[in-house]
Amino acid sequence: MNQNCGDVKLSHFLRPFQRLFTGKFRIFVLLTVLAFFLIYVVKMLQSSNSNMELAVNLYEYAENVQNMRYKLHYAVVIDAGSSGSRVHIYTWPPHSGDIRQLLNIKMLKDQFGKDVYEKVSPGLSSCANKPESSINYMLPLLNFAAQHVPVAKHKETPLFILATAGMRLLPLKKQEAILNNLRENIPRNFSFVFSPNYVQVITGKEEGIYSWIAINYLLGKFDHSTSAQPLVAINLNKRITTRPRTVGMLEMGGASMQIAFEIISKYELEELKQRKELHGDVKDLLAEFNLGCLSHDEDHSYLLYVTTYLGLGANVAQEAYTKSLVKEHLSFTSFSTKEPNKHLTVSDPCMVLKSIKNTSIEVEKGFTYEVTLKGTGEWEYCENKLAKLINLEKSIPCDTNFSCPLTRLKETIVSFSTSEFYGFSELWFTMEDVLRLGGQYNYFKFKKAVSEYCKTDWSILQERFRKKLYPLADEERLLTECFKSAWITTVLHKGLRMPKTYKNYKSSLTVNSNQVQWTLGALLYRTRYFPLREIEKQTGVVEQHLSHRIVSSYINHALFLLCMTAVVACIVVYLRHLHQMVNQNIVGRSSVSYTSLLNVKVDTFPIANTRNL
Ligand SMILES: Nc1nc2c(ncn2[C@@H]2O[C@H](COP(=O)(O)OP(=O)(O)OP(=O)(O)O)[C@@H](O)[C@H]2O)c(=O)[nH]1
Repeated sequence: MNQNCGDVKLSHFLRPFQRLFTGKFRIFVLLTVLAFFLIYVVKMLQSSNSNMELAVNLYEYAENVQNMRYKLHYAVVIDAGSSGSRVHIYTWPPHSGDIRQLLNIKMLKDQFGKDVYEKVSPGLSSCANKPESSINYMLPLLNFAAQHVPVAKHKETPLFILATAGMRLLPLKKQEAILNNLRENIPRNFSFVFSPNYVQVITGKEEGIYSWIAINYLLGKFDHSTSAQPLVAINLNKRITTRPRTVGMLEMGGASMQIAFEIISKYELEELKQRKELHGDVKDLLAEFNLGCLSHDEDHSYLLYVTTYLGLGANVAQEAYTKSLVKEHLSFTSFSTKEPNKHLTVSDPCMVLKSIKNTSIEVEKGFTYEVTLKGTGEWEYCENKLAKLINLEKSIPCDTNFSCPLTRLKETIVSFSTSEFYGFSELWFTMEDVLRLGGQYNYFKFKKAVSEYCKTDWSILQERFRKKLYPLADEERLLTECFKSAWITTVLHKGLRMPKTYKNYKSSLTVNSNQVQWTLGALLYRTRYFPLREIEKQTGVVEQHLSHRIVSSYINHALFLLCMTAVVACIVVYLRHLHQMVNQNIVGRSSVSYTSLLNVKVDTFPIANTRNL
């Protein structure tokens, strides 16, 4: 009875489909079901794939952020200048992989976007008579760097201490004593990447090259992947290269001054060689280097005219000027220069009206005078005096190599007509701190403003200072502004013969919110082969990544095919089974119909009976 009951149910359920599984519909139905099933499976796999991709992307993003943080490179560069030392921390992400681009090096910024740096004064050269204290002098800067570079990165962060003009002015023995003290003590206390030649007194020429690199780098002049810059044809080798026109650089520190600009044609080079023949070897004034990733990269090879003038920095020049002023004063009095311990009162046109400064001046070796300088605030007269000073070659001493800065200044040939120039350090601070005239330079406007300033009574200026009307300046700056401004205009227009109407010069401190410091150029110069290594490393990583992806995509495809085969096999088996069952049912029914009508009746009665009940 149960068996029959079940049979009746199956037969009842299949009855409407019976025709579908028999006759000419059979194949069509099978294929349709299979097609729907396949579409469903594919859709399901696709959606699971895209979900997986999303998950993978999110994972990769998080991993990239983490990696980027971890992969950031750091470098510490200490500029040990004549007036003070300053630590700069630079950071950069891995190289983009585009060989036309350099590393993207930026000064470390704090959470407010301000440059992270620390300064101590006076300069490192103040340790000359106590070299064993050099490490103590440097400690505040080193500790500052150690705090700001992540500890995990110390072991791969290079530390450079590069000293400039203040140290250059010391005898070699004194320089070495200071440097050796640092070389011995730094590795004992810090785990930065450090080797003895990372502490150096760099040449003025190197300083000039580094500053030139820094400004051109920040202006994007080395980026050959964009076409937004004015281009120029470089015609120095057989192959003419077209690339962005670089700018010239002028920099005046406390003790030295540098100039650097690019030579772009054989004609310019020839002219320079011919003019220089009279004075010596032109090679002294040239620097050729390649900033590119590849050693044969002509597009990033540059030829510079670069020179330095030790002694023409604003502070050292002021000492030389004051000495000449005192000597001149003595020549008009009955005192002999060799009369010791005499107190002198000297009028100074290069000081603000009614300002007073007491100082000691060693007029000749062993003969020092106590001098009271009294400001008369005559800026134009001051400028004339300085023009005379730079014409007297001995008024600023020659360096230990008998290279006289004033002679070099007059020999310098600058093609102002074809270049654009940027001025840094004192060339910026003197324009900006008091007079707020930094940026585009206009000689006549500057002269008017500074003449007014210098003939203002010192007590009035002090009052303005107390009222915070000169927020960028300290009292020392207010006092030295007259001399420094006249010194700058004299060097630019009398020394370098820049036309007073020249319009392509601007003083600068930052470019796109990035400080222009020669330390940045030094880092770029010293890391110029890093991009190549970075690219090699990255190519390795990309290749590994790609091969991993290819392997996993093969595995995915194989799995998909396997699943599909299994699914199709199941469907076929199921359909065959279904088909057999239908056939059996039909055969059963036909045997009932054709063999015994009685069975059919027995088969159908229960339904009728049930219904009747
Ligand atoms: N307002 C202002 N003036 C500065 C700053 N740093 C330096 N100066 C002034 O600029 C002068 C030159 O300083 P730097 O440009 O650091 O030159 P330096 O490294 O000491 O000199 P060199 O060794 O000749 O290169 C100093 O005497 C200061 O008067 C600064 O951050 N702000």
